[in-house]
Amino acid sequence: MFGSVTALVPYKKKVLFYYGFLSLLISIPLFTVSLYFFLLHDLDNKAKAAENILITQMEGIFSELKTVVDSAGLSCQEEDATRLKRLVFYSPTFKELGLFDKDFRVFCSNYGVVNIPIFSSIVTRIESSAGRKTVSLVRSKSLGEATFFAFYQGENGIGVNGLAPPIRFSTLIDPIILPDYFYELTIGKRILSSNRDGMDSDIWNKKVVSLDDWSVTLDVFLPSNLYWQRLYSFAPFIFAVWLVLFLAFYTAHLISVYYRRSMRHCIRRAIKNAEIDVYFQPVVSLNPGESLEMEALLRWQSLHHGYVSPLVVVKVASELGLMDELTWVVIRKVGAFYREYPDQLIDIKTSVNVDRFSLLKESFAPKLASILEEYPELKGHLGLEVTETSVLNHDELPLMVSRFEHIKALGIGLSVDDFGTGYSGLDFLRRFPYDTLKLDQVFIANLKDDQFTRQVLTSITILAKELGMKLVAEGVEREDQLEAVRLLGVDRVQGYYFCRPLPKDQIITWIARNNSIENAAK
Ligand SMILES: Nc1nc2c(ncn2[C@@H]2O[C@@H]3COP(=O)(O)O[C@H]4[C@@H](O)[C@H](n5cnc6c(=O)[nH]c(N)nc65)O[C@@H]4COP(=O)(O)O[C@H]3[C@H]2O)c(=O)[nH]1
Repeated sequence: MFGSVTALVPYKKKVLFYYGFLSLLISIPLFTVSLYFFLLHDLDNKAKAAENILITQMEGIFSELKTVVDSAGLSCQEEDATRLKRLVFYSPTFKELGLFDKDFRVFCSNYGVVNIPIFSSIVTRIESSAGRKTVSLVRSKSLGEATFFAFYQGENGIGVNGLAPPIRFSTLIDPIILPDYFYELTIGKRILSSNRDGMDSDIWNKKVVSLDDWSVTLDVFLPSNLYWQRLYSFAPFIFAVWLVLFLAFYTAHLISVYYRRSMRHCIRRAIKNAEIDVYFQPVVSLNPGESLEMEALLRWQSLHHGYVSPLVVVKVASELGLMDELTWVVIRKVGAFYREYPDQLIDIKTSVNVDRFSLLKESFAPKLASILEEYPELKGHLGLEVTETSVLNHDELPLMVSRFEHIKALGIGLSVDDFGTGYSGLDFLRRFPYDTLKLDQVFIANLKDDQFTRQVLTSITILAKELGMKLVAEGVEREDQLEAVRLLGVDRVQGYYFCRPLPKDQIITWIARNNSIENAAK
């Protein structure tokens, strides 16, 4: 059902709709449940406050009764009746006071000397109570149906009872409990004070406070209509929370989209998912009879960034520490290319660019060997180009030489790339067993007009020949540059003059055409 609803929402609004709906799913239950628990907590607090005030009230009542009993001269004669009247006049609680003797007969009251037995149930409670006190409810002519009745018996056997109207209690409890909650104050099983009459709401919860010493119970109720009233009054807050959540989700969404589309993240994903493409550029031999070679160059067309230069990909990959992974992706793609076109590529070697720091790693050669196992088609066909960008330190030099030997033992050719632009001097060439030296295209661009460049390239050429290295000129774009490098004694040429880097199917076509031209020339 949800799917059919969202299908109606246009794509771009879908995200807003989802986050709006999600925020709603969180904010409404958050408020409804929290409000319920808040009210329970409030109910608890109010019941506790009412309990404290009831305890204080009851203690006050009994200390007042004790004062009456303890006062001297209780003779239960006429003068006591007068005295009790005076006490009632000043009492904050009682409207009537009476005295009773050891036999629990009330013989003196406001109305004069009477002789009435106290109910046996009340007598039992007084006798069983540690403080010889109890409470009850009676019907009083002057005070009404439910009148509070407290009894206290002093140590000399004389007791006192006091009648108090329920209002004495309700005036204490009402301000605490009302107007939110309902309550019932009961003495024994009878109600002393309550506001439940006429209540038309469901009861959702109840808190019971029992003052066992005096068999007084206070029940406080949480009515459902209070909950709904509060919920409606919170509507603006619910909306505010919904809005805050919605904005938070949407901002997080935008940040995550921004991050997912960020160059670094996209490059990381492209390398991990082998979404990097490989193009091939021919490296043409100037010596008759020598077969073609190629350089594999990575290409990356990003969904969000369009075409991204390989130099940028390499820079970011190296910042992310993913240069090794990038190399393996490219080599595997070259391997897959050889697997796809075994006949067309049978005589052609392809070199792949490798980061110098990858080569220095102990794990590099074994990993390379395992990829050769994976792609046996690459054996005898793969070469590595290493760009010299910084000087090797004392520890790195011998390490690099041993790594080179390990790699060469796998039948892999090694070229020094962009020679002349890095820090490598001529001495560097003597130390490393390179097969090929690739002259950087800046030299080729200046070769014709710059006397100094010509002299430098001539000495490099002589040394390379002495060391048995092949020379490749990069970046040859024009015929005059081709002639100049030919005169220099360069063996191979790479450049737009012959061919730009091409995707695999186009390079296959180029190779076929090149072969047919060469065959026709023979
Ligand atoms: N102006 C001009 N340029 C020419 C001509 N002939 C070839 N080129 C360009 O020169 C660069 C030769 O590659 P490079 O020196 O290894 O320089 C490469 C290499 O250092 C690096 N790179 C490319 N692919 C990889 C790779 O798979 N791994 C690593 N580690 N680096 C790579 O990115 C660099 C740039 O690659 P590309 O943009 O493909 O640039 C390539 C190629 O397209 C020409 O006649 N004129």
